[in-house]
Amino acid sequence: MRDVFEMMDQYGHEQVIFCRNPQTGLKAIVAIHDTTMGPALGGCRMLPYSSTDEALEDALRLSRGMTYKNTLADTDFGGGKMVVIGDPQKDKSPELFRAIGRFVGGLNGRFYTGTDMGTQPEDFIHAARESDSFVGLPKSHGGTGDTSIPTAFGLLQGMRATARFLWDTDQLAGRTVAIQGIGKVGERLLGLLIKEGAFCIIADLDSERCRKFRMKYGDQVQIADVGSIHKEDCDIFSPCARGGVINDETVDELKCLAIAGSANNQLADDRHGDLLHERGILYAPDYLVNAGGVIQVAGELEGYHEERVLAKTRAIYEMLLAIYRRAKSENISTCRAADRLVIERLDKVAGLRCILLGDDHNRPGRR
Ligand SMILES: NC(=O)c1ccc[n+]([C@@H]2O[C@H](COP(=O)([O-])OP(=O)(O)OC[C@H]3O[C@@H](n4cnc5c(N)ncnc54)[C@H](O)[C@@H]3O)[C@@H](O)[C@H]2O)c1
Repeated sequence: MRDVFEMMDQYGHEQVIFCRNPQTGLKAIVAIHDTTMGPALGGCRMLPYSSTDEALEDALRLSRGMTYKNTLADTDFGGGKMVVIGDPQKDKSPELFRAIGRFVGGLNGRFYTGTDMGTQPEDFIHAARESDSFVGLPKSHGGTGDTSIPTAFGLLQGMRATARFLWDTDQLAGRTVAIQGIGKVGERLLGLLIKEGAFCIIADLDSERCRKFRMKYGDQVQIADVGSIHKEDCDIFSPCARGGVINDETVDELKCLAIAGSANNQLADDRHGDLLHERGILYAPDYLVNAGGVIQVAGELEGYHEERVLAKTRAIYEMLLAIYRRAKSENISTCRAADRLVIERLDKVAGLRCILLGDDHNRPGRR
């Protein structure tokens, strides 16, 4: 195992917490990356990681991504993530989530969390019995419901901005979009794109789902192989399944003009963003275009107003256009342009913190 402090320095982390409860089998890591903007906010992922190293690396990378996502999405939250080492099919129990509730509650408002891969809104009903640090609960328990709805809507705004930049139009009618993964987000995105008049190529490990959508939408949908969807000749490739899909192997095989998808950490490494730039493929930074979900759950902590959530999600369009234009004028990759914008915003807000507040403003979303 690498030295934890060295890894924290590499990614720029504030705090890493290891949580263990033998009675429930809980083994979890909370990574708090940066709280300049406010308390850390990010999902709780449960996966059967093959090692603690792998889980830690995932927690560190994902929590840094949350700082970037929350900053560009203009929420008053910093970046954090929780990973639970376990098989979501076998190792879940109400008590496990109550233990999570107690550990997260013990952070006293430094970290808020909710669903991610392997966890469901219903799991957090148990966690929320122990502390009020949880978001994205079912509507029946005070949450705002399925985050894939705003996520897909935000992604569509990103695709419109991409169309504006490349083809001088917001219309996606007649464009071909290849969607990798027709899960919660992919399915909603597909529905939105079909409505727009786009043609969609889809692939999912669950081939039955693909057949279902081909039946539903007819000739506007074509099914591709899971192993080769990224090689499809298309206008936009949309990774909506797992991260790391733009890597040494795939980057030269892409035949798209742009990439815009919901998956987190699509680039295996930042240098793959540079390679896309060299190849003239326009990349919409994942942490910006998939921010609709976090905008919704941040709204739960700030006092939920649907109109505000919609307005912030629509703003993804302008923000992405600004990033595309900056990348072009500075001749850098779009992911580096986005990262620069994040650092500038963080620096500006950090500069405000020297102004002392007269009373306790330490409530969620305000410092
Ligand atoms: N749901 C949200 O609000 C949200 C928000 C931000 C980011 N994301 C990210 O977007 C991605 C999709 O999220 P989701 O909620 O739709 O997840 P999901 O689990 O509902 O769907 C993922 C789909 O991808 C398929 N899949 C897995 N590996 C694949 C592969 N190699 N090729 C093709 N298909 C594959 C799965 O069968 C599944 O249908 C995830 O990476 C998630 O972290 C989701």
